[in-house]
Amino acid sequence: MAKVLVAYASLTGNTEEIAELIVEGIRQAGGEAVLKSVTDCNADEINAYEGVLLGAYTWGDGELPDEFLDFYEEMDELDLTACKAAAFGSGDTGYEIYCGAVNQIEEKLRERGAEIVQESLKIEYGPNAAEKEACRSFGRQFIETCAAVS
Ligand SMILES: Cc1cc2nc3c(=O)[nH]c(=O)nc-3n(C[C@H](O)[C@H](O)[C@H](O)COP(=O)(O)O)c2cc1C
Repeated sequence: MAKVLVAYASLTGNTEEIAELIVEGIRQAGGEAVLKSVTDCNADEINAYEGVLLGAYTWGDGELPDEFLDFYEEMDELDLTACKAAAFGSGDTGYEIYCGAVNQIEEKLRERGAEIVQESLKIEYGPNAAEKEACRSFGRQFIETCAAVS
């Protein structure tokens, strides 16, 4: 059974809700998920998992939130070549760089050698009913991919 870390940064709860729904999807597909705020974990914990899903809301002008920065810098020490990964997050299309933090996280995962197995999940504000199902599906799909290749 694939064991996945889902770590996120959320200020007003939207990204947290997305993360919780992704975890539901992982469990529906028979996977094991550990859900953590990035402020409660160190990036080297990723090495204990077969897969990692990292999420954040976007701040400033398309930037990572401050509370993600320590984790992001810690990732520079990691070799993630054995790790499957994808990124997710919440944003607002009214800003010039929609979900820029999600793009930065995906790029960092790629740079550290992780295999990006699915397109990132970007949700405007909190998920509506259809988007809730898309979040669960994102989790299910990730587990199915991990199972197919391991
Ligand atoms: C000061 C400020 C700057 C923001 N900048 C961006 C941005 O550049 N791009 C974007 O997509 N969303 C931006 N947002 C929107 C948030 O990412 C969005 O409200 C998100 O749903 C918050 O997620 P959370 O509930 O997980 O904290 C910004 C919000 C604030 C308050």
